Amino acid sequence: MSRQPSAFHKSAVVVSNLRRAYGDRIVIDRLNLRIGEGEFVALLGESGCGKTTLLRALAGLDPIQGGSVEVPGRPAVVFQEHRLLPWDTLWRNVTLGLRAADARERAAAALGEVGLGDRLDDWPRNLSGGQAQRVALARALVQEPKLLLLDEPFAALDALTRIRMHGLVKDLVARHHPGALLVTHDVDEAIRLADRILVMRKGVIADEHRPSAEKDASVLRADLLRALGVGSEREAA
Ligand SMILES: Nc1ncnc2c1ncn2[C@@H]1O[C@H](COP(=O)(O)OP(=O)(O)OP(=O)(O)O)[C@@H](O)[C@H]1O
Repeated sequence: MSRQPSAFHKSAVVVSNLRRAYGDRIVIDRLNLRIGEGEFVALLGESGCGKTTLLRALAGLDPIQGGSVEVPGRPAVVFQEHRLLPWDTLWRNVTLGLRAADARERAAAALGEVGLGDRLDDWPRNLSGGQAQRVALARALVQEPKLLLLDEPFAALDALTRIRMHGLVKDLVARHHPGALLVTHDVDEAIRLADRILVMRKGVIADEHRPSAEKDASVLRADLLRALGVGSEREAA
């Protein structure tokens, strides 16, 4: 069967020669990246290599010092912490900033999709960590983004909840078809979720891997760990 490299032919984001610096310290230098609509990309890299900096630049949250970031529409971001407002009900949290007459209906639909359709009038304080992250996902979905940016959204969850969230996020991306970029430290999470896995080093994309049915997950895992510098033959820096 022929492979379909053009399966993600519409771009959710195109990054060209991106440069991002804090003062005179360059963190990202001439980085290029394209993510297609419906494509799920995971971004791995050692602590401090610039993953969150890249994600924030894609989200338009920070200024950039060179190159370009082209995103059709407004991206939605889910962070490690849910960032729900404690004084607003769940449906109001979900539709914050959304000026639509049918906001409550849209919140109900989004909360329904994450399994919390019966909690519209509940409060953030009554939620578990996993439920709060599901509300954060609903809040992202309600914006119907072409690009969904996920900055370690499962890192603070227990292992079982994290696995459930993996299934949910994968379904949501398949159903809504945004391009998705997931920043994570978890190699297995990246393998489970992503169509393509990028390894960032020193402010550029240094490696790219594609999980596939033909490639054994344990081989891919070893390749990724090596790319991250934590392979079995650990090299001294
Ligand atoms: N607001 C800031 N001001 C100055 N330097 C910053 C700022 N934010 C990040 N940095 C620096 O930029 C570099 C990249 O940080 P970034 O948070 O993007 O890394 P990361 O790969 O996401 O790390 P981690 O995996 O630990 O979250 C680091 O050296 C960090 O110290």
